[in-house]
This record gives sequence, C-alpha cells and structure tokens, in this order.
Amino acid sequence: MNPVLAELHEKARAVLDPVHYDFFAGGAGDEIVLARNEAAFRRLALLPRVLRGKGIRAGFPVLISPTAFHKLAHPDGELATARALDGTVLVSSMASTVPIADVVAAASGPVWFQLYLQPDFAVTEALVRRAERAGCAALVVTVDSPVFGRHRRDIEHGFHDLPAGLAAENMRDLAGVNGLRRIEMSAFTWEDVERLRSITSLPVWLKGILHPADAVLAAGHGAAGIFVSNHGGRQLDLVPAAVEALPAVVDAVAGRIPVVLDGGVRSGGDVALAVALGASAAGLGRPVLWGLAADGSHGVRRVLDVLRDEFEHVVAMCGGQLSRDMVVSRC
Ligand SMILES: Cc1cc2nc3c(=O)[nH]c(=O)nc-3n(C[C@H](O)[C@H](O)[C@H](O)COP(=O)(O)O)c2cc1C
Ligand SMILES: O=C(O)C(=O)c1ccccc1
Repeated sequence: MNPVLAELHEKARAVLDPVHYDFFAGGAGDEIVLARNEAAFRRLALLPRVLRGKGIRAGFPVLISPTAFHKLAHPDGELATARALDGTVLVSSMASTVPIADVVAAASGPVWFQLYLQPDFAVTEALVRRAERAGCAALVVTVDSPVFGRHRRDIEHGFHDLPAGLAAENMRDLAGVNGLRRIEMSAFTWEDVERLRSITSLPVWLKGILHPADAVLAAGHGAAGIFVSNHGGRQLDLVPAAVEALPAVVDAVAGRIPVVLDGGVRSGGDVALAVALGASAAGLGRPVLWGLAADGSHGVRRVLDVLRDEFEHVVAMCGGQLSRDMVVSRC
C-alpha cells in the first residue's frame, strides 16, 4: 500500500470514535465481500506493451463514490471533501450531513447527486429539484439496496442514528413534512427509473449493478451510465468482488454506455486494472473517508494526488495504453 494512503488510514483510525470508524470500515455479514474487493485486485497482473512511445492516454479516470455522513469524519464534512476535488467528480450522497446546495457551492469540481428512490414519489421529486437547483450535473440512483444492509459492527455497537447536532440535511422539510424525513429503502422497478427520467433532464446513472442482464436493461431504459458496485461489501455478502463482475458487464454493455467500477480500489494500479478491464473510471469510497478524517480537505486532496501520480506512472510503464488483453491472473 502506498505509504501516504497507509498513513492516512492509520491516522483516521486513531482520531475517529471507534464506533464511527467501524461504521465507515465495516461491511455486511461476515465481511467476505469487503475483503474480496481488495483481494481480487491483488490477484490481477498487467502485461505492459513495449515500444509504443508515450501513447495517448490522458486524464485521470477516478471519481469519488457516494458515502454517507462525512461530518462523522470531519467537522467540515462534505464541504471539506468538495473543496478537495480539483476537477474530480464528487458523487455526493443523499445522506450527506451538509445540504447539497452547500456541497456544490464549495466544490472545486463537478458534483453529481446520489439518491435512493423513495416510496413516496413526491419525496424523490423534491430531492431531484434540490439537486437540480443546486447545480448538480447528474443523478446517480443506487439500485442495490431494496433493504438496508446488515452491518454487524453497527449492530454490535448499537449504532443506528447520527449523534445530536448532525443530520441528513437533504431530508429536511420534504414534501409537506416539517423537520427531518427518514431515508427509506424499498424495492423498485425499471418503470420507476423511467418515471424518474421523465421528470428531469439530468443524466440518470444507476449504481450497484452486477448482473450483465441488468446492465443491458439499464442501457435499454436510458441510463446514462452504470456503476458496477457491490456497495463496498455493505449489501449482500454473497456477491463477487466488484472487479470480478466487471468484465462480463462491460461485454454485455458493448460500449453503449460508460461503466464505472467501485469497490476495493486502493491504488493507481487498481485504477489502471479497472480501466484495462473496460471501466471508464474507478470510484473511491473509504480511501476518501480516511483522507477526510485524517486531515480534512487536504487529506482528501492527498488521496486523489497519490492515485493520480500512481496511475500516470503505471500508464507510462504500459506504453500509454490499457486494454483487456493486458490483464492476466497472478495465480
Ligand atoms: C461509510 C460508507 C457509506 C456509504 N454510503 C453510501 C451512500 O450513501 N450511497 C451509496 O450509493 N453508496 C454508499 N456507499 C457505497 C460507496 O458508494 C461505494 O460503493 C463503496 O464504498 C466503494 O467501495 P470502497 O469503499 O471499497 O472504495 C457507502 C460506503 C461506505 C463505506
Ligand atoms: O452505509 C451505507 O452504505 C449507506 O449506503 C447509507 C445509506 C443511507 C444512510 C446511511 C448510509
């Protein structure tokens, strides 16, 4: 592990309330998927191409995946994360502890809004209007959570609610209700996605797709793109590592829409592997939380800078190109 990322993680562990550390770090069930997300990257290797000059690959294909409750990590919460972007996309969680308008106002890069469809469509619509008015560039609907994941560490600690003074600020005064509305998890259908699309001109991405057939349906139902994701091992503890599910989804989508990969990305090399396997970008969850907890905006910026530097170095080593044929198994 890059020593800067290791240092930020260790500092985060040291400064965070252990209950909040476990909320961020933990996964569902026996945490098998949580461990596999990282382990799967270590089982992959790259065969560099040689004598190709510098190649043409430019840009930094990383974004920040949505994570809840940044004020548990740092007093400035999502404002600190947003200030660190320097052009990187932040997918801001519906469960942010700063209102989305303030996140966008503080951001040094594009902000997308992640939401869970709510059983009362008026609530979903109000959230969409908040995101639009704030200036978000896209919506990301998380579709892997028909029910809440069972996070054993949270259950053991009795951690269910934010401490006094913190709240999911986007859930205030929604659809006729004064005060805070609870975020609900519920089961939806492709028709609900179409309904959401019909009320907004923002691009609608779907996050949490693992089955290739669902990826095809997403493209057919007008999704702007998809996230291959197992929610960082926080939903069903029976699924493959995210990067293991990626190739079949990329094949099924066949270039119709972009595919983002998140889960277990911990280095610029991991980003390169995801891109070589066909991802348009890789998303970061926990590494950003560790940077934020350790050193606020500066810590998040350091995480992004380390990954950018490592990614560019790997690409240079690979002759400026990354493709599926270059990825092999180590074992
Ligand atoms: C503490 C925490 C909170 C999360 N909150 C959300 C959320 O509000 N919405 C969502 O779609 N995904 C959420 N996720 C999942 C992330 O978007 C992402 O899929 C996952 O963290 C990627 O894996 P990584 O942490 O290994 O990088 C959360 C993940 C963590 C660790
Ligand atoms: O913890 C999570 O993974 C998550 O997605 C979430 C969603 C809503 C509120 C808090 C966390």
